Amino acid sequence: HDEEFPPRILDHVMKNAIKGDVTNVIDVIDKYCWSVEIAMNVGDVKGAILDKSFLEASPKNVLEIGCYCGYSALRMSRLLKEDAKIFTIEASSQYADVAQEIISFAGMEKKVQILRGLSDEVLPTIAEKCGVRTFDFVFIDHAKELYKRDLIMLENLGLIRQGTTIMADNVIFPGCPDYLEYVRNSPKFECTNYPSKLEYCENREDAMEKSIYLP
Ligand SMILES: Oc1cc(-c2ccc(F)cc2)cc2cccnc12
Ligand SMILES: [Mg+2]
Repeated sequence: HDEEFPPRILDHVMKNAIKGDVTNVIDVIDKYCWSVEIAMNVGDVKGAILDKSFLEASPKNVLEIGCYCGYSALRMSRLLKEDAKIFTIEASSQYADVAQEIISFAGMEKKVQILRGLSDEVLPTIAEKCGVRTFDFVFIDHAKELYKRDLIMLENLGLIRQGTTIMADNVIFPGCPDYLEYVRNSPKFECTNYPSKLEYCENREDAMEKSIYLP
């Protein structure tokens, strides 16, 4: 990936978006990615699918794995109910720095907490660190080869509960076949697939997978 995209998108947001207006910041990022350069945000089309599942779940404690520039955290933050919070794990400190700036610019710094580090290093202590027992909604959007490992970790650490909604991005492209096989064959998950397109593309297929945890 283009390591210089995050600073460019941050600069573009600071110059073109309205400070404190989270919906405008989201729109400015989408317009930039459609017109100037593509980036690995979930985007507006798949973002609408995420929004719908998020609203249905109406979660209090939200976990995101893979923050990148903070785009999906912003999408979810604007739909959060009173006293609900988003915890988002980001392994790249460069991405985390940019995400923090964009989230603060949008005025959502109190609703979104970025946890810096690798998911397998952050997850074991996240409950006590964040004062959360279980998460009501999880959005998985990081390295595709880690989806299955991290979901199993969430189960083993007791971080998900009866009815927790897990949304996974990119289950077609780049794809996470072992994750899909795991959740679809497990009696503990009720799965729904949402076919869509890769972000900011018209002609490349992708999909989101919703899995409700029913142990
Ligand atoms: O939504 C995503 C898309 C891509 C991606 C990879 C190769 C491409 F040619 C285009 C897009 C990578 C991601 C990595 C992490 C989380 N999400 C991603
Ligand atoms: Mg993605």
